[in-house]
Amino acid sequence: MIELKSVTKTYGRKKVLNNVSFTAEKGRITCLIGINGVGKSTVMKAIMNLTPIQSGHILVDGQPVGKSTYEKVAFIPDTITMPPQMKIGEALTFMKDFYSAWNEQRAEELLKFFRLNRTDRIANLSKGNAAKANMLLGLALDVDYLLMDEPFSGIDMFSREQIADVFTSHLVEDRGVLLTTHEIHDVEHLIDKAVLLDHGAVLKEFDTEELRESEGKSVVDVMREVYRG
Ligand SMILES: Nc1ncnc2c1ncn2[C@@H]1O[C@H](COP(=O)(O)OP(=O)(O)OP(=O)(O)O)[C@@H](O)[C@H]1O
Repeated sequence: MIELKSVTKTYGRKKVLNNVSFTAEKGRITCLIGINGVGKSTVMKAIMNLTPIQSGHILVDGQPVGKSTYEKVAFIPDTITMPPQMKIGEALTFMKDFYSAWNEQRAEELLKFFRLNRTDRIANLSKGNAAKANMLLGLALDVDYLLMDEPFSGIDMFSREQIADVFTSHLVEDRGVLLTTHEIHDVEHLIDKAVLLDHGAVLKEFDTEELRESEGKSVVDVMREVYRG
């Protein structure tokens, strides 16, 4: 489980995360929801220890983020970070050489799943294929938790559907996924848990299925209540 306990983060004098607490469990898809600038990416970066926090704790399977947790979590940012001149095949070789957690078999499977070509240069990929290649680089790592920043942003409907299929496949399996979105319609049918953020604070954390069963409400219904008061 990934646990955030009263996490506070400031950039200069600006408080970006204010006492943020929530959990993301293994085997479940948790979604951080909020409009642009509420702090979703900052949460991801904090979990990866890419940005320091001022107070609070972040634990992965009970361990504070650090050396012992780096092999457990992969971060898939909202844009591909490989050099644009690299071909997809070269990017895969780079990942294999660099990460002991690289799973070559899964990488091959994902290449076929997304219908990507090894010889295509990253710079020449369409937006949708760049997003798929980016996702492949993270999903092919044998880690327990995957953090995905806006995996559906700016992508056409068919590519979105293909990426969505990954979430329900054995390629995600029993891993824990924490993803962010500002567009709930893209992910509503996929997620097990929602965490609503506003101005760096958690407004509500809930199990989507539980809420549907107990109160007959969709994630959008809850968002209307919470954000519109
Ligand atoms: N390096 C930085 N220095 C100063 N302020 C920053 C920095 N990074 C982010 N911020 C500010 O922190 C706030 C939260 O940013 P963050 O990127 O986490 O939001 P977000 O919810 O992910 O937004 P988006 O949906 O646009 O990606 C914003 O007001 C942003 O301007």
